[in-house]
Amino acid sequence: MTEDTPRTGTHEPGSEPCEAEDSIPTFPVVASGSADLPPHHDHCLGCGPANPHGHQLRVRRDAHGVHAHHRFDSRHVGAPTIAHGGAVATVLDDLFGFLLYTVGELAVTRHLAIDYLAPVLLDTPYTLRAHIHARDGRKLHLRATIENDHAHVVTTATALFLIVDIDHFLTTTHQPHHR
Ligand SMILES: CCCCCCCC(=O)SCCNC(=O)CCNC(=O)[C@H](O)C(C)(C)COP(=O)(O)OP(=O)(O)OC[C@H]1O[C@@H](n2cnc3c(N)ncnc32)[C@H](O)[C@@H]1OP(=O)(O)O
Repeated sequence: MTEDTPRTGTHEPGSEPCEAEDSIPTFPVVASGSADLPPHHDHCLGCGPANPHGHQLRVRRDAHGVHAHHRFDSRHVGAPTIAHGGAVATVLDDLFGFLLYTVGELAVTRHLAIDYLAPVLLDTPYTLRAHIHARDGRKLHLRATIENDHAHVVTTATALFLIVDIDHFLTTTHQPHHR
């Protein structure tokens, strides 16, 4: 079977398996400690160690949530010497995804909002932090910051993640939601 060959199996019609079926991450609750958390999967744009185009984010748990130390580089340039806002959003979205190691359940981004308070410079060390602000049923209200090495916050973000079950990743027939 090639990569392009539809798979057959036990799925219902209209519920075709996706290619990522074998690499859907699991999120056991991990205690605060010094080891890097496992990446979402090897090729994840945010944290996959095998994705040469990705950010290869390395994230740790702490008492409040999760944090990472990160440098954007020339692959992520927007305006000269400044990280592209979309690249910053990618990293923040992925960082939020690591909070699932504090929840122990699958969830996906429903809403992401970012305030770019000051430029995020290339080849410059930053500390990224994220925590769960509140949980309301399957709604996870999340907050994050990026700060420079003078402890100035240059970016803030909020997100709404929604808990989903594994079927979310096994189907390709999602209907768009209108708000
Ligand atoms: C595995 C983890 C890897 C992590 C990688 C980094 C994170 C990612 O990139 S995830 C990928 C990007 N995200 C996606 O692809 C998700 C696409 N969206 C979807 O599939 C669906 O919209 C999904 C599953 C999120 C939600 O669908 P559905 O369950 O129907 O939600 P819906 O009923 O509309 O909303 C649920 C609740 O949230 C509320 N809500 C929805 N949007 C908003 C919003 N923007 N603000 C406030 N509340 C909202 C609704 O009002 C509703 O509230 P209530 O239950 O009280 O009525």
